[in-house]
Amino acid sequence: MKLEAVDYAAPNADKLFVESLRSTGFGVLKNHPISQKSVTSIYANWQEFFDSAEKDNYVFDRETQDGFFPTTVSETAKGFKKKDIKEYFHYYPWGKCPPELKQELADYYQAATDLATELLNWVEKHSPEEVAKLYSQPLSNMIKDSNQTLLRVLHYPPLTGDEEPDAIRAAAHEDINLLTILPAANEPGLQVKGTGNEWLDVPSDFGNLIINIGDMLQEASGGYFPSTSHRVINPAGADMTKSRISLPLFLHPRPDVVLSERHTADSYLKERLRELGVA
Ligand SMILES: O=C(O)CCC(=O)C(=O)O
Ligand SMILES: [Fe+2]
Repeated sequence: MKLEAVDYAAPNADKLFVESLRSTGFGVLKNHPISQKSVTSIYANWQEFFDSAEKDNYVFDRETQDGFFPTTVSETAKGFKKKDIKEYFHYYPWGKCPPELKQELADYYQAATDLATELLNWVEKHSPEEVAKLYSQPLSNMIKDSNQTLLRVLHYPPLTGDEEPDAIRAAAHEDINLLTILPAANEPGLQVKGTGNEWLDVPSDFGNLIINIGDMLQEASGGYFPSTSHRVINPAGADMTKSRISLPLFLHPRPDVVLSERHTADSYLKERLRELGVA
């Protein structure tokens, strides 16, 4: 399996991108409209936040799921026993956020959601007829005015060497949502499981945008679009002392959106959050 960056400005970008999603669960875009300057600034400002005691004033709300998730409560991937070595902040436009960081995050959230709308239209356009007829409404409409789309600012702290054996930054998992939009992080480590079960590095040149399919799109497409396992491995050697910051936007439909005969977006999400041990 090969994962190659698609030039967003190419005339056949939509086709190449959806082909990549279909065959690998991932698509990588270069030359895309998300401002790298804003991503760099968010990484720097949130590194400061995670390094400060201020984060403890924003501890997450179990009911609404917004706010700061410390390493002590962060997720345990489905099928794993050890918690991931990470802490993160869940930003929703209606949720808590340090006031000095809010505007920048709100602008990014809007820009990434606008691009996501276009990418969902690409997916719809290149869905075979028998798959498209399974969608209860146009894919991009599913996230329209949704207050569930979630921007996660993730911080993987430097490793101390005292980590539990087998614990990694993010154990193999699949995302829950429709699509995830992820600017390349400031450090490597992201891998995707290939069709032969081998782990492949995702091309994470700084400036690339990585998009992957989540379980909700797999569910809505009757399995045509695969939600692929991915993970973040621990750094070795000198890189152990480095933090890693990443910024996934998880596209979540409005709760009432019908995904399949079995599930609405709401019933699906609740089931998955219980499994992750955070709800
Ligand atoms: O940090 C990354 O690069 C990926 C994060 C991720 O897969 C997730 O939070 O679901
Ligand atoms: Fe993920």
